[in-house]
Amino acid sequence: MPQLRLALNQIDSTVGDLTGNAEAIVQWTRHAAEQGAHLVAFPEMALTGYPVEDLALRSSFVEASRSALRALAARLDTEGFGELPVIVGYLDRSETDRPKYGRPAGGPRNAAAVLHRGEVVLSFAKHHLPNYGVFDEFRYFMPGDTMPVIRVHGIDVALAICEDLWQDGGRVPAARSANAGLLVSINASPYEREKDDTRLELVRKRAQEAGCTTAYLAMIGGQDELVFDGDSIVVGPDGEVIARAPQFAEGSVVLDLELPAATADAPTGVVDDGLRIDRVVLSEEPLPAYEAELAGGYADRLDDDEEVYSALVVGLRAYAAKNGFRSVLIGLSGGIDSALVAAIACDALGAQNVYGVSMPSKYSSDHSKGDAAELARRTGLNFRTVPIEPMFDAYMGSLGLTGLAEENLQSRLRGTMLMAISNQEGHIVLAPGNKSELAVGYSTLYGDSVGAYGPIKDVYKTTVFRLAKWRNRAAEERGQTPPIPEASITKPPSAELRPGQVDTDSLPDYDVLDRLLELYVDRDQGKDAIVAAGFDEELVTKTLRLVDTAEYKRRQYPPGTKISAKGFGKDRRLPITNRWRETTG
Ligand SMILES: Nc1ncnc2c1ncn2[C@@H]1O[C@H](COP(=O)(O)OP(=O)(O)OC[C@H]2O[C@@H]([n+]3cccc(C(=O)O)c3)[C@H](O)[C@@H]2O)[C@@H](O)[C@H]1O
Ligand SMILES: Nc1ncnc2c1ncn2[C@@H]1O[C@H](COP(=O)(O)OP(=O)(O)OP(=O)(O)O)[C@@H](O)[C@H]1O
Ligand SMILES: NC(=O)CC[C@H](N)C(=O)O
Repeated sequence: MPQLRLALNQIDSTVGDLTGNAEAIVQWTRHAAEQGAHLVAFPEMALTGYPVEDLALRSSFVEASRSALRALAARLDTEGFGELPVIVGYLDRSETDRPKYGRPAGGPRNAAAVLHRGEVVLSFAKHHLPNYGVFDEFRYFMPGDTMPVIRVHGIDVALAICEDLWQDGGRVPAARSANAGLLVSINASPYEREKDDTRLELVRKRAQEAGCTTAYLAMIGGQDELVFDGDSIVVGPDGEVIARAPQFAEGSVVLDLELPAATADAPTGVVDDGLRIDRVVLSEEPLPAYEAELAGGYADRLDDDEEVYSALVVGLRAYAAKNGFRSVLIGLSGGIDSALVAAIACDALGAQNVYGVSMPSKYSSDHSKGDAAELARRTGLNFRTVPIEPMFDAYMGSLGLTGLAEENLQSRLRGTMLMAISNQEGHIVLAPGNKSELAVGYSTLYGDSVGAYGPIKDVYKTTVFRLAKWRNRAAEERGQTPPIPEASITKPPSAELRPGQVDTDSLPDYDVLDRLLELYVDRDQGKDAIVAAGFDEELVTKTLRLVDTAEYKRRQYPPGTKISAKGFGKDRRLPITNRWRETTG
């Protein structure tokens, strides 16, 4: 059987950075050429970054993407890689569609092109558009209606883009109808817990349906709330895994595949789902037989806690770097949330770039102050103490606040202080709220919720504890100092806004709360179903009301890394003004 050396470049892109992304594509193509590759692929929308959101509606950006693609084709040729076919995702527009909803003719397309000998020799658009969860692709893109196939050294290679594999029909059966010897899908699939298992099963199933070896190329990195975890997969036509790339690591999978030769009477015309075969012959001659050198490999999977922790590190690092920040600032209370956020920040940016401030009030316990200092000592982050009492007394003297207003003032003074230091020193502020708190509105607006990024906003409190313990254990195993003080993990969570306050004064135990929230927030179950699942009716009524009335607060919360199938933000969209109550109908 003919052979082909395929290079799958699992790389990061930055949205809007056409020049930087093109440069990365050239460098990784050089690497592939040095490895003797015969076909090179880059992820979905690698040239523009993904997702571009409403940039897709701006014709200046669409045109810039198109001309960057042509320039890239020419540059690859000048650099000496013209003979090497390169598959790259970009933003295109259709030439033919009519004006719609006041938009000009030429709807945007989530597209990919094949670059060869200095030219764009083939272009096609994603056929199945995802329009659920964080995806809004009906809003932006015109679907593709071709079945792209390139013949490389006598092998027919069918091409697809991400969602084309997730939905039934379309390009997968069409690849079989086109008699393809290889199916290459380029992707930008956001991280969610346990999604790697789903993807593996998906690719195995689709390879068998397509009847040919299937290469699934993943993106890496982070974009606002999304993390791309890598995990490119190559599977044989029998569903057997040939190669699997590491998670959360940029790099190239280069592997030799033995693939069936295209036949002289390869099918043409319209196949499944009305897709028209668009075949471009790049090279007919099979390669002379060579000794296969690189046979794939199977990178070990991370366990669940390490995987989630890694996603949080990658998400924060990408947000800071891509927005031009080197350092972050965190209010350190001595509690578990700010301690975990600080540990993530130290891993993402280096402890020398993490700044912590202890801002004790008259209610702060000695052990909290001590725990914050101990965290700083263990991690090596920059630490200072600024008591809030004088400012607090000044406000109280002028306003005479009581109760909740007095409690929240402490949180707001800390928020104001953090933003002042941010303005002065240039660090971005991290908001340490977790998913349990965001769900029930247990945070102070413009207080502890200030910040640029919320690294653990999609992490329930019970998982916060698990991750803290995992991070400490991992340090011990490496012979390092565990970053998080044991006392921050073992003491009862408290906001310390009044004497002796603990979270359980207002909330149920977090293991009960989180299980309940998972049913309501993540699975959209109603009150009756939750009560039927065994929760106390009064508790359900109270909790659902808290969640419903905190929507306004969540909308004002900073963005943060998504790790679940239903993060607050694009995954879960509810009206703020909303009279519907699960508890009363
Ligand atoms: N529908 C709506 N749309 C827009 N704005 C709305 C609104 N409803 C109230 N508001 C505004 O929001 C204000 C109430 O919100 P806010 O000022 O935040 O105050 P609030 O939610 O009443 O109190 C904060 C709660 O969070 C707890 N907390 C605070 C700090 C840290 C922690 C922790 O452990 O992490 C917990 C604290 O113990 C307290 O239970 C109202 O005064 C009003 O201005
Ligand atoms: N004394 C303090 N000094 C500095 N920052 C504080 C202090 N108290 C609270 N904060 C900030 O406000 C956030 C909310 O803390 P709070 O103690 O009210 O509740 P929490 O949600 O249990 O958080 P944590 O587990 O970090 O204590 C903290 O994570 C921290 O960033
Ligand atoms: N970019 C895409 O088409 C992604 C959609 C796909 N279902 C995923 O989550 O991986």
